[in-house]
Amino acid sequence: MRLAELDENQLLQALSPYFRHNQETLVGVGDDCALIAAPDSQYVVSTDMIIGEQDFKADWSRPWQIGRRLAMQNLADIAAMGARPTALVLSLALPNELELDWLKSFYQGLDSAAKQVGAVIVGGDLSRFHTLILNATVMGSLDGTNACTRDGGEPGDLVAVAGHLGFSYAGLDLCRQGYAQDLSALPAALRPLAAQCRDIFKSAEPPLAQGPRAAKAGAKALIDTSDGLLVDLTRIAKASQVSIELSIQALDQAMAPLRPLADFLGKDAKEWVLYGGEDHALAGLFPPDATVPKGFQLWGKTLAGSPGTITLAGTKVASQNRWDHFGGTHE
Ligand SMILES: Nc1ncnc2c1ncn2[C@@H]1O[C@H](COP(=O)(O)OP(=O)(O)O)[C@@H](O)[C@H]1O
Ligand SMILES: Cc1ncc(C[n+]2csc(CCOP(=O)(O)OP(=O)(O)O)c2C)c(N)n1
Ligand SMILES: [Mg+2]
Repeated sequence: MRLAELDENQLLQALSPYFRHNQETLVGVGDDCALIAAPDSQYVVSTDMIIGEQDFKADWSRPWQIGRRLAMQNLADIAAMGARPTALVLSLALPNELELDWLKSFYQGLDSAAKQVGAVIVGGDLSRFHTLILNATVMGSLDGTNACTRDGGEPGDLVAVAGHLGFSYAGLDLCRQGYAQDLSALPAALRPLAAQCRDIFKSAEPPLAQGPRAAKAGAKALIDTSDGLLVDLTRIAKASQVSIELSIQALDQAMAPLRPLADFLGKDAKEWVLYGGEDHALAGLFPPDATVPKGFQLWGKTLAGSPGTITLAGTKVASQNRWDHFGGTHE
C-alpha cells in the first residue's frame, strides 16, 4: 500500500508498534506535546537531518538501515556530551508513492537503535514532498554528571578515540564502486571487512555507551566524528584553545585493518581514517593521569600551541572539511 492511500491518522496507527514508553515518558505520542521527565533539571538536545540522494540513497540502503543511521547519528551527538539518550521526535517529508512497508521498516530501524540505549520515539510530524527529508531530534539525560562540552581541554591532556575510523567512508567508496549490494566480485578474503564497512556506512554503529563512560572517567571534552577525525579534532582543539599532536603509531594502527580493502579499491586508507565522515566515533580529551575507558585508543596529546592546529609526528596536517554542505569541497 502506498502512503497516498492513507491519511495521517491511519499512518500513525500503522506506526504505533514503534511508539514505546520508557521511564522518562510521562506522555508519549498522541497529545500536543510529549512530556518527558528530566530529573537533573537540565537535559541535552540535538537535531540532525538526512536528505535522499545527498546523505543516503534509497537504492543502496534498506529502509531499516536508513532509519537506524538517522537515529544513530543523532544518538551519537548525545553520547558526545557524555549523556544517555532518552527520547526522539521525528519530522519526515515523504513522497506519496512511498510504500507503507518502507516506512514501517524505516521505523523498525529507528527503534532498533533507540532500544539499544533505552530511548523511545515520543512524537513527530509528517508531511508530503517529492524527496525524502528525514529529521530527528533527540534528548538525553546527564544522570547527574557534568556535560562534556568541546571547550574543557587544556594543554597536556590525552587525546583518545573510541569507535571505527574510516570504515564509513570505505563503505561509501564500496557503494560508489558498485558494491552496494553484492560483494561476490570481491576477493573472498576481503568480503567480511567490506560487509562491515558497508554496514557501518549504511546504518552507523557509534560507540554510544562510551559517552557516559568517558564522562565518568573524567573526560574534559568530547566530540563525535561526523565530518571526519581531523575536522572534528580541530573543532575540539579550537574550543579548548589547544593544539593537538597525533601519533603515527595510532594512525598506522587505525589504517592497518582497512589497508587491504583500500589497496584493492585504489583508495588511500589514510584518507579514509583522517577525513572520512559519518563514523561517529567519540574523540575525547582526558586529564594526563586518567585511565581512559576500555575501547578508547590513545591518539596523542594536547599542547599549548596555536589553537586548533593538528600535527602528526610534528608536521602540521590540513583539516579541510570534505562534507561542508555550504561552500566546502563537498563531493
Ligand atoms: N539551523 C540552525 N539553527 C540553529 N543552530 C544550528 C543550526 N544548524 C546547526 N546549528 C548548531 O550549530 C552547531 C554545529 O552544528 P553541526 O555542525 O550540525 O553539529 P554536529 O556535527 O554535532 O551535528 C550545533 O550546536 C548546532 O545545534
Ligand atoms: C549518497 C551519499 N553520498 C555521500 C555521503 C557522505 N556524507 C554526506 S554528509 C556527510 C558528513 C556529515 O553530514 P552533516 O550533515 O554535516 O552532519 P553533522 O555534521 O551535522 O552531524 C558525509 C560523510 C553519504 N552519506 N551518502
Ligand atoms: Mg548537524
